[in-house]
Amino acid sequence: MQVDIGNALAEVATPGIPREALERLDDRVAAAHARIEEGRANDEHGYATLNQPDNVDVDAIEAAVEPFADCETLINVGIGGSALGAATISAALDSDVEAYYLDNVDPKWVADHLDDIDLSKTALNVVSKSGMTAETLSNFLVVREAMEDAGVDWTERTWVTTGPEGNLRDLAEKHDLPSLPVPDGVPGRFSVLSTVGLAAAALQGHDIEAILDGARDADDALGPSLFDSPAYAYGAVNYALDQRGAGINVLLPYAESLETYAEWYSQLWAESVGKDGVGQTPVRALGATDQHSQLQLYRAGPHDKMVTFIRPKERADTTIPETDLAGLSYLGGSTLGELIDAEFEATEASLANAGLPNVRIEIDRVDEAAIGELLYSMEAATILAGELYTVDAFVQPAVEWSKKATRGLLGGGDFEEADEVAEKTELTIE
Ligand SMILES: O=P(O)(O)OC[C@H]1O[C@H](O)[C@H](O)[C@@H](O)[C@@H]1O
Repeated sequence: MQVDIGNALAEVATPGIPREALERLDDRVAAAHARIEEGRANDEHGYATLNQPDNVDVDAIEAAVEPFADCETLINVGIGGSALGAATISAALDSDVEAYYLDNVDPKWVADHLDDIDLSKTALNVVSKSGMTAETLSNFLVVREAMEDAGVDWTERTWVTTGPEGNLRDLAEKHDLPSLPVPDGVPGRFSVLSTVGLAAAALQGHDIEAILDGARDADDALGPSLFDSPAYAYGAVNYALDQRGAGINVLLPYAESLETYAEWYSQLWAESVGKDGVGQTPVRALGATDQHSQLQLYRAGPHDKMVTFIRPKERADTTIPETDLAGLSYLGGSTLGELIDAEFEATEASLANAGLPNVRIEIDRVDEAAIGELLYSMEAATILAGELYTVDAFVQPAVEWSKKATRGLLGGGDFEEADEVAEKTELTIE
C-alpha cells in the first residue's frame, strides 16, 4: 500500500500542511508510536487491536464454519463493528457463497431479503460483542422465525460470535450452538481481523491466512516516523488538515468493490476520534460515479474538506468496443480500466488545481493480502490519530443516549432520555 500526501502540502492546497510543520508533527508521531507500542506490549484495551494478526486462531475459525460448508448463502446478523468489517471483505472479494448483512431494522428491507433467500441452504452468523444490541437480537428473532416457518432447524444452521456474557452467549449455551469468542481488548469497530470479520470470510472460501499476511506486512511498516509508515502518514495528515480547517474527509474509492470499505472506515474513524468536541467527519463517496454528483462542490465549494482517492493499481478489465459515434471514437479500443484510471488522475489533478487538499491511497490489487494490509493500516492510522487528537479512541459513549431513549420509548424501562423525546421543539411545515 502506498500513501501519496503530496497534494496535502501547503504548496499545493489551502488548507495545506507546510513541510516544516510535517517535520514537527513527525516528532509527535514518534511519541505516539512509542505509546502505541507500549500499549501493544501490555495488551492494553484498544492497542491490542494491532496484535490481532498474531493472536487470531485461524484453525478455530475454520472449524467453526466447517459444518456450514454446504451453504449457498450466508446471513450475517450484526451491526456496526459486528457487520462492516466482514461486509467490507465480502464486498471486495468474489465468492460463490452469497452474503447478506442484515445490519439495519428496516422492516421491508429485512422481509425482502428473507423472501429472496433459500433458508434451507443458508448459514446464519449472529454477531454481537455485547450480546445486547437491539437491532441484532430483533433481526435474529425474525430470521429464526423465518427459518422455523420454512421448516429449517435454525440450530443446525447458526453460529454465534459474541463475548463471554450476554443474551447471545446464553442462547449459544442453551441451544449448544457453535460459537466463536470476540477478542478481548478489541473494540467492535477494530475487530475485522478477528473472528468477527474473518469467520464470514472463511465461510465464503477466502484465504484468511493471506488476509492476515497482508495485515502483518502493514504491521511491519509501522515505525516512529510518518515518512516511513504509510498508515501513520495517512492518520497524521488527516489530523493535521483537520487542525487547519479540513474538517471533512471525503472517501472516494475508484472501485465498486471498495465502496463498503468507505462505510467501514467511516465508523472506525468517526467513533474513534469523534468526541470531546473534536474529530474530522468521514463522508462516503464513490469514483467515478460521484464526479457527476459531488465534484462540483469539492472543486468549487468551501475549502472545509479533504478528499481521499483510493484505487487498486491492477484490476480485471473490459475493452470498450470501437465506435464511430461522434466525439467518442477516442474511447474505442481503450478499456474501462483505462477510463476509470484516467478519471482518477484527472479528478485528483482537478482538486489540486483548485487548491483542495487530497491524498492518494493505492493498493496493488483487490485481493486478500491487499485488503488485509489496507484494513490493518487504517486501524493503525486511526489509533495514531487518537493519540494526536489526545482522545480515547477506544470508547464510544455518545451512542448510548439514543439507545436508552429507544428502550424507554418501547417500554424497556424508565429512561429520562425517552422523556426528552416527547419534549421535542416542533415547527412543522406542511
Ligand atoms: O457488537 P455489538 O455489541 O452488538 O455492538 C455493535 C455496534 O453498536 C454499538 O452501538 C457501537 O456504536 C459500535 O461501536 C458497535 O460496533
